[in-house]
Amino acid sequence: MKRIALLPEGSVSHEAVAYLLGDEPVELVYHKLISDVFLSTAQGKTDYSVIPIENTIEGSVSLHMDWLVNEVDIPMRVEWVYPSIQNLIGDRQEFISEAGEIDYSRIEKILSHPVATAQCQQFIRQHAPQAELINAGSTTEAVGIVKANPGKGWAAIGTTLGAATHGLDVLAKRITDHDNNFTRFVLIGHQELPPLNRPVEQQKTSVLVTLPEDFAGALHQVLAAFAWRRLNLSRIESRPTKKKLGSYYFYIDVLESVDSVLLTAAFGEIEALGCQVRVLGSYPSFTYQDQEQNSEVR
Ligand SMILES: O=C(O)C(=O)C[C@]1(C(=O)O)C=C[C@@H](O)C=C1
Repeated sequence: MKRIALLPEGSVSHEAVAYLLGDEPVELVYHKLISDVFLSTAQGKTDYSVIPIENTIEGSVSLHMDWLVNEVDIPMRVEWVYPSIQNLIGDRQEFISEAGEIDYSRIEKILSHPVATAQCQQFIRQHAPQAELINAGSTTEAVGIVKANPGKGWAAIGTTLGAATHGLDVLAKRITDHDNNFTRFVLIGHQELPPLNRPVEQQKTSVLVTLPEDFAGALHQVLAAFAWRRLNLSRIESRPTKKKLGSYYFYIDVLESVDSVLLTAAFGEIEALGCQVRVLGSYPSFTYQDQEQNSEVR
């Protein structure tokens, strides 16, 4: 049975992988921190790791992208999108007013994963601007900490699964800044992923391009290699190489399989320009299908 490393039970990562794999027989191995999720597969303790890499509201999850690029060398095997539905979680009895409503002014601290907190800024500003915001390793870890500290006016931002896992109440439902909030996840692993029981919608290749030096039109030339071959890009992002101030690499997603002759030729052309090309993975990509919503984890 394949072993899959991920953030703790009740995290968005947990909901997301349950949605992707459905009834596939796998063993989920929970880790407190995303660094341990990466290291678990890097050290061969698990076959795959679940990594959130991008969010609608917060954009790229930079810490995780940096781990993918700098700390480990593990190919991306599948990508999928899953809604991040965040809720305010706590012990209802602590915050209930005499009128029977939740009194948000009693909240002293709100704990969560920083990416989740960033998705709920409007709610926090409107209802609990007094609350001190505290970072946790995952949304569900935040819920666990709140559970372990009763009577202190602490609340967490997390999933309904996280609330159920730790036996706390949902104080306010769906508190993200807008409902259309999705997170893009990848499974990374050294072995190919067996085909999933769903039609492949799109094949993608993720690549890192490092420019040799800062010369005029360098990025234009890189992009031209894709453009005149009509290779469609779905994402381009620059990140610091961490070696020299002002030195960046480009992270590029191409909507094509790495086996395509066009892509091979584009990479050859880019390398001929003196750039380095590193393929991070070539994998199927799945969008979120509402009707398949897994009711058990929502
Ligand atoms: O903390 C969790 O529940 C996670 O799965 C992590 C994570 C992230 O790192 O981006 C995943 C998706 C959410 O949008 C917020 C947090």
